[in-house]
Amino acid sequence: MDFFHASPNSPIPHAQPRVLEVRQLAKRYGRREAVAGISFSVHRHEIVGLLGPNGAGKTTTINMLLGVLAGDGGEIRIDGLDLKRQRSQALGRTNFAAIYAPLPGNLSVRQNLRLFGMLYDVPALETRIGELLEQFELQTLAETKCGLLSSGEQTRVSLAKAMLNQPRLLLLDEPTASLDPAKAHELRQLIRGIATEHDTGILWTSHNMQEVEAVCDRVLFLSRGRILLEGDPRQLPRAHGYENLDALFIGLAGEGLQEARP
Ligand SMILES: Nc1ncnc2c1ncn2[C@@H]1O[C@H](COP(=O)(O)OP(=O)(O)OP(=O)(O)O)[C@@H](O)[C@H]1O
Repeated sequence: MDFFHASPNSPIPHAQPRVLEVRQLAKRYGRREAVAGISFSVHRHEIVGLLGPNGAGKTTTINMLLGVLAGDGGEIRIDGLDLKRQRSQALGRTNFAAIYAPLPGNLSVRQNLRLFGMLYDVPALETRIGELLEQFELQTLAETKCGLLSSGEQTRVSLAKAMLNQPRLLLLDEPTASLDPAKAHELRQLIRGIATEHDTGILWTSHNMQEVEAVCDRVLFLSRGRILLEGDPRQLPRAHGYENLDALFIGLAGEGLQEARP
């Protein structure tokens, strides 16, 4: 099966403007090509899953999109703004939530939202904080220190923080990891709502293929720094002779490993 020729002209799922355009993005660590010249985009109201086995280059890609890691080549445009030349404007339209980036535990929910709101220069900050506390059902926890919250509550606060600046591009790294199935389901609905109701596009990494099938409009399969395959997670498995996304993932990871062998 030929997994290595993802169409460069995959159909655009809808005619919304692009919130993220990545062209020929590359990053090397010594002789290791962690990201090998990838190109993709994310549109408004779209949730795109960035999938791939351990070491595929997902975190390296996200770190370059966040501007915390310099690439060796390529171009990143966020809401039309070049990340290299218009860095602060581009990053002002981006936000991020990940379990490995918890908010300071000694600050209350409100203090954290205030701190990050000031960093993002959010106008009418107290009003915005009030809206977010309501939207993410955090009113009763507003004065509680974040370090005392449950995983599910902390995830909701991280998402509220990530929506402070009403980002055009929202990066979510395994947002439901560590949540029980009921809480994970609630959170997926909440995130789906963000993509539908706001002018936001979401890039979502996850190792949970059922979740990806349920939430993502489109997926990109990354392996050894390259995009192997791209498309609708509900159609891709059958199109390649697999029963579901889990089986396709295992097939792709295997093909990637075979290609890696001398
Ligand atoms: N700072 C670094 N120095 C050297 N090599 C690195 C560094 N960071 C990442 N790598 C290598 O780059 C490759 C891609 O790593 P990356 O963390 O982006 O993968 P990933 O897809 O996020 O994996 P996972 O699913 O395990 O988090 C791996 O081979 C990794 O060992």
